[in-house]
Amino acid sequence: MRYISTRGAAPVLNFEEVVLTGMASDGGLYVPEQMPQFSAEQFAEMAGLPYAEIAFRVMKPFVGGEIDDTTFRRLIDESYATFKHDAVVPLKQLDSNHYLLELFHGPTLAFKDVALQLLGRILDHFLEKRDEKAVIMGATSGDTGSAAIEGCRHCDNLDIFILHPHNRVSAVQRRQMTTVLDGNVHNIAIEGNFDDAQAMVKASFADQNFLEGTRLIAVNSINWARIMAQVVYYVAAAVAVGAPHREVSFTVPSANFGNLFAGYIARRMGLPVKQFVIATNANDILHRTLADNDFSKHELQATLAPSMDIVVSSNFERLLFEAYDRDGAAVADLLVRFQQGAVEIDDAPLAALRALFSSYSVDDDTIIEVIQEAFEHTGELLDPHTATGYRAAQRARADATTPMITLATAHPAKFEDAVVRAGFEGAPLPETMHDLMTREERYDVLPAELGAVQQYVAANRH
Ligand SMILES: Cc1ncc(COP(=O)(O)O)c(C=O)c1O
Ligand SMILES: N[C@@H](CCOP(=O)(O)O)C(=O)O
Repeated sequence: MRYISTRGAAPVLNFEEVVLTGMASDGGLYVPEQMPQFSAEQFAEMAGLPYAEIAFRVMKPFVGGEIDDTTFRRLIDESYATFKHDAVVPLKQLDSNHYLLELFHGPTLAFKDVALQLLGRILDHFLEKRDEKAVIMGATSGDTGSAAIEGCRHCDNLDIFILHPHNRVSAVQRRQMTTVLDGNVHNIAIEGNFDDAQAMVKASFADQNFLEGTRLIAVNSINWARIMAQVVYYVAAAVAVGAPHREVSFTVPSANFGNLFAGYIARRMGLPVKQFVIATNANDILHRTLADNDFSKHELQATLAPSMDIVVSSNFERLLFEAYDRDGAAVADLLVRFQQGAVEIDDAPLAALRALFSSYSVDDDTIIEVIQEAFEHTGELLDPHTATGYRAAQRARADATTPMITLATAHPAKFEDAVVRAGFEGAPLPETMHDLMTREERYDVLPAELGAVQQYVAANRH
């Protein structure tokens, strides 16, 4: 499998190369040169198979033989053995045609584990084979950080540096990162917001001189392997409710758009998806773009769904690349202008997006209301991110007959603020984390300055 950049001017890479990097050298993101295609029969055969088997079948074409089948199966099996539910990502029926796909049964209680358990093992495999050491830099609004640390901490060939916005992640989220004291794990609290952290990570890919030749790898969803592993649960959930014999729809709490873009890839591979609903919190750039063609940055707001406190949504670029019929030059021009001010999406690509995607934005008061309402009607205690999805599914679904699957992206125990404000005592952490709030923490606070961060990374890697 070959991978090309969304801006059309970077070298074409194979799977191994694309996983061992981050952004493309032209500032774009890598996507498969050709989408693998699955027949209706192939999807039908997946119904009822164990999650790991579906994962192997769905991801194999993206790997293109660069990891032998036996090894790849072992990496998948090991990754999903860390999940606390036999189904890995169980599907719960909420009412006659609305389902909740629980993606939070992994080690750090958010959907990020699904991809990062596997990515950590794939990186380990390739670096071991090459006998090469590398540095990871990642930005987190709260969930990617701990999932990446958990996925990579046992990899001797890696130093992992995670930038989180100081005082803007929940206490549980922070401690899930900062209480991991392994020597190759480095937590940096940035005096800024997630966008500042993500911009510094991206800038570090653009100019890697500060690492004097050491390889830099991404664990954010700019890394293609993150998207690839997330495609699997769309397929698993869809076939569980009757695809390919019937269409299904998905609602996805969204911000950096890696999760929903994986669903889009599943559809491009042949999965019959009728509609995608994008749910946002008050940081509503995705909703404004879809609804009003207002692709402009507003100031980032701190909300009760902090992991979605993101304005510059990385993976929207991958979707624009498809909407612009893979015209890399047009995408590059649009995104350079976006960084400078408001831009409009052209008519044809916007119409193409609107034919498949709907969107809905949910403010903090509504998040509280939804947590209460969903509990009353379904008995489920939703986390604040999933609550945005629950409301968006109610308000923006195209029809009531197509099964709607809302992605539950995190466990409510991670977000005590919202849960308590909704009138609940809080959700208990799993037994493995019973002492999380009293464990020793280690992290450094740095200004949101690229030079300071790069100096720190260069000085602290092994
Ligand atoms: C709990 C949770 N829900 C939703 C999202 C949004 O997902 P994405 O960034 O892939 O759109 C995130 C983080 O990004 C998250 O951590
Ligand atoms: N919500 C994320 C933000 C980073 O997104 P990613 O999917 O690109 O890693 C987080 O919790 O860190």
